[in-house]
Amino acid sequence: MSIKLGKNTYGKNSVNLSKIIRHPDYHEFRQISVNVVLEGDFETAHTIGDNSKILPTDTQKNTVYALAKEHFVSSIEAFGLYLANYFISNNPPISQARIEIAEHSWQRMRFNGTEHPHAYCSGGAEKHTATIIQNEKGIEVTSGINDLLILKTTDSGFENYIKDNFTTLKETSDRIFATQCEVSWTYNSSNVLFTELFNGIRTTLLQTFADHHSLSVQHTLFAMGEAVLTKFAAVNEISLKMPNKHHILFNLEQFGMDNKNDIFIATDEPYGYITGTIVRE
Ligand SMILES: O=c1[nH]c(=O)c2[nH]c(=O)[nH]c2[nH]1
Repeated sequence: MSIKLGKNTYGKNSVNLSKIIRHPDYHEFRQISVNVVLEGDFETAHTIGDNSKILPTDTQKNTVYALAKEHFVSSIEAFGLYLANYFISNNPPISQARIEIAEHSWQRMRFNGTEHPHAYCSGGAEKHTATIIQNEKGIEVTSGINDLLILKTTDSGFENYIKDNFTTLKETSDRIFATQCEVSWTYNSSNVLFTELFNGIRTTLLQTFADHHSLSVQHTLFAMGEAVLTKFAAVNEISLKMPNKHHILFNLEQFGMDNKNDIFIATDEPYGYITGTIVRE
């Protein structure tokens, strides 16, 4: 029996970087977290401890900070493309560079309709994500949103499901729909208008969630993906993960009160977990 190294990767995770772009009368602020994940000819590092083909993860981290000075000026996708190409072009042992970037949501403060030039407020947990993979086959760009917390108070139901000896769930045509959505989509080119597309896709996802007459989480997940593929020709496919953050009717009858579908227990766990990828045929 012989034993050999299987698939392996190495890189630096969570390179946390923030940047100020100073304009004469206002500042731009960006905060990102970068993962570098490299694949290539690294077998001898594992088998005989030969580090001659290893670009240290410390150097990878330094490279992210150094290249951000000139090359992190617009989208995280554009910066990821630059980083992936830099690592591949300068290091022959590397056959694939995967750059994962998550950008925090900082919103400019507004007072009386006017944006403050240098003060920001957190936009919450929501993050814009991008993954760039460059290898001998080409370049793939995936963008997405993590921790997109969305909720609607009606236009959502769940009925006509399987009933068996263990069913206790009551059918409803009017429930709260709350989720912490994770979405990602791939582009058919690495040369598209990333920021405009991201903003348009995010709005389409929200609008579809809001306006859809939802018969289940599955039903709305598909509608959201379908809307994006219908509207944005640059998107190849889209994946959505939608935990069902249950808001369960609280029993007020025990106090002789009527619950008119307005008092709920918001539960974290357990939660339904619905995922799906919507593709073009
Ligand atoms: O939208 C839903 N889909 C399900 O599959 C499911 N299962 C469940 O108990 N509640 C729900 N809601």
